[in-house]
Amino acid sequence: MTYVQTITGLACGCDAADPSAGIVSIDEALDRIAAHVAPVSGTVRVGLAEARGRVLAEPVLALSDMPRFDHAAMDGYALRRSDLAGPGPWRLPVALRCAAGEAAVSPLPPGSAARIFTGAPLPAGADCVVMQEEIDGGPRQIVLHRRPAAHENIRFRAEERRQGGEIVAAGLPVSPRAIAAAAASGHAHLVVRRRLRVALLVSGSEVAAPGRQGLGAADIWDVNTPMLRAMLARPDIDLVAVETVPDSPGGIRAALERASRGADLVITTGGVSVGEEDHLRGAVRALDGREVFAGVAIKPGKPVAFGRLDRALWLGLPGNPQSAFVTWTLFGEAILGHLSGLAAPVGTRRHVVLAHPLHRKPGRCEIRAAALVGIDGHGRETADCGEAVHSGQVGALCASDGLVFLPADADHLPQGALVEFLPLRMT
Ligand SMILES: Nc1nc2c(c(=O)[nH]1)N[C@H]1C(S)=C(S)[C@@H](COP(=O)(O)OP(=O)(O)OC[C@H]3O[C@@H](n4cnc5c(N)ncnc54)[C@H](O)[C@@H]3O)O[C@H]1N2
Ligand code: MOO
Repeated sequence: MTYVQTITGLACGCDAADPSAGIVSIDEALDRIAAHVAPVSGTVRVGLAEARGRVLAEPVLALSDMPRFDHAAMDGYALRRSDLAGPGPWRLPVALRCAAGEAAVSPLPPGSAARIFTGAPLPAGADCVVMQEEIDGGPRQIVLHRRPAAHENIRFRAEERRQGGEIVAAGLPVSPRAIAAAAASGHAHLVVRRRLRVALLVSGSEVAAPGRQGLGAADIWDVNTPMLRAMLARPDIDLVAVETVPDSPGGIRAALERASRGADLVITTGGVSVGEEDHLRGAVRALDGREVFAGVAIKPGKPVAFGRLDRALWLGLPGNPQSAFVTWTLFGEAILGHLSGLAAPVGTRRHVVLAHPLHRKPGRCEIRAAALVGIDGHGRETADCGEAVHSGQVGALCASDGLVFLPADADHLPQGALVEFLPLRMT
């Protein structure tokens, strides 16, 4: 038996955000992103072989009827049902041969059958195809023991779509499935949104190139650059700049201005919190930029900020790598989704139940890595989310299937509690 529980409203509870502190809820932040981000206007025509991962800027319309002609769905014999008079068995001479790739040469003569192969056009007059396994005799005469159904084993012209009908909607990411549908409807090219130009600016005087040897006593290896590079390695993104800058107001301002020149979106990491060494928000203001939000009631990732520079959008991710990952997943992906005109720009959260009880400190809506571990007695997916770890740690993300959203005000969640779950891409 399947048990379905009705869900009212979002379980996250992060609407408990305090507007007086300028901090907004996750959904308010997503609404503000939706209100401020319009799709880029350029489109390009690309071959099917290069289209995967791009976003369709126009619907794919069938260039011809689909299928283009009536044809056989099985190897066998095409015949006219009205030729089967009285009780069976019936004998019919084989008058024609129809193979795939050959246009039907002549109509089916009355009182006869046509040898036909899968995919071959149906000769005029035939109204069913009987599989050869059900036929005795041949090749010159066949014996039929069962009266076939009308239209048996025929695929009719235009039964999937008429010429001009929509086969794939605009705003969908081009998947191998969409490529198959486009090819089936006669296309060799697709019109997709131009690539999004993204610049990545990683701030922090302590940050050293991945794997660098001979680190200073207070240096750390850069996690955010390789992590975000990997997340941005997508066919619809042109990563126009990647830069690491130390924590100096002038250096950060100059780097931000440089990055914003050729980009639709500038992503920064670090320096968005409140300390004197946090220069990003000041640099945005100094460049006459505008903040759309600064601070979300979320853990990890509270200082995340979003705004607009002169020419580009700006997303300021916190420096802690786990915070950067979570806020990129929630807000960065949504910004890209809106920029590229995706029909569903925001990842869909579904509901799962906790496999184990959990105690936590209430306050902000908490996001934890979780692994899907099974199905409970009511048919609901169960998720195992580990202990809370601090936001510098990324190891727990590796074995997870997604992120769960723990309600802001809950200090105890029993086994079986319903929570929101956002699946993560596995690669
Ligand atoms: N007084 C307050 N302090 C802090 C608050 C606050 O509300 N009041 N918020 C805390 C929270 S929450 C977070 S998250 C961090 C975010 O701060 P920043 O965005 O300014 O990030 P940084 O200070 O630059 O770095 C934080 C942390 O992450 C390490 N880091 C930075 N970049 C990288 C990188 N590329 N790879 C690996 N690790 C990186 C950095 O060394 C710091 O340890 O602020 C809290 N403070
Ligand atoms: O938001 Mo911070 O990421 O909680 O450490």
